Amino acid sequence: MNGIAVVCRRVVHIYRVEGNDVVALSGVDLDIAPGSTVALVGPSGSGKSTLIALLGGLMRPSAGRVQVGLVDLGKAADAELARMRGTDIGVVLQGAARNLLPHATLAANMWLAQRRAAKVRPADVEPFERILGLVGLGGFGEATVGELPPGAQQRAALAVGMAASPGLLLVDEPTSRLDRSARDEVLDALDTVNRERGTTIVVVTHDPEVGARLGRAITIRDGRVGAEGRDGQEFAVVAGDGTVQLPPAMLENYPPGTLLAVESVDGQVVMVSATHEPVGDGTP
Ligand SMILES: Nc1ncnc2c1ncn2[C@@H]1O[C@H](COP(=O)(O)OP(=O)(O)OP(=O)(O)O)[C@@H](O)[C@H]1O
Repeated sequence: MNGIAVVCRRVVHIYRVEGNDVVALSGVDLDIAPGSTVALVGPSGSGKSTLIALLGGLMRPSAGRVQVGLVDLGKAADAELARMRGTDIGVVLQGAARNLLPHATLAANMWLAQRRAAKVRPADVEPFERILGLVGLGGFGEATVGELPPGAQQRAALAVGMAASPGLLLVDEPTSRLDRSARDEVLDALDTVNRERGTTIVVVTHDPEVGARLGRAITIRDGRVGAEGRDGQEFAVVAGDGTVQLPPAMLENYPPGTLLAVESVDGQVVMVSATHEPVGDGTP
């Protein structure tokens, strides 16, 4: 299946915990072109895993639109969401073991992952050996998952995510706890999948080098898109409501309440800070 586009508009997600609201995402706007590769980076707790769970149809947004291909996941019926998860969208959870049956062979793991797609659209289901070949595990069908080293297990998890030939592959922290050479093999496998199948790939990572390798790295900060790196250059991003986040390092010099004059000069946006008296709370 060809790569699928992803569109997020003003996406909000709130967890309800014992009567309290935890706002995990507070207005995410994002466009991911079909067949592109994107890293979601950012501090712990910023909302990356929440966003990937929404893109995978594992949860519905509290507000806003999450669209994968032509389907608005927030409005889709449960059956449609289940169909998307088994066919159009591949999800690889953090920790290879969570995606695999450890005592079964790779062939058995692939068969399980291909079952639904084999019923819904059999013409799109590739022989599993070819998918294993894509991630560098050709000829390992009869190997038991537990016998493989950690890097190969992670690539096996990618193969399981690709088992139904999805147009969108979502991968949570594929390189954590791997040494450099195993990590490079995982990144090579993602490259090959993207190049040879045209799959859109979104990877959550804490590793800036992974972001650089994927070409586009979107920083999620406090539940919003805080910045975007493209080919090594860092950009601020204008959100759907017109807000722009300053880089965190600048906030020391420009605390909340700082007045900025924003001007457009010869096609460039220029922000000039103004010194001002604190407003005070009205007490003499
Ligand atoms: N199931 C949940 N119930 C309640 N709150 C949650 C739940 N999952 C995440 N959160 C909260 O939502 C916010 C965003 O969490 P999320 O896991 O999406 O961030 P993250 O960027 O993926 O973090 P990490 O890099 O540590 O995995 C955090 O405040 C977190 O505590």
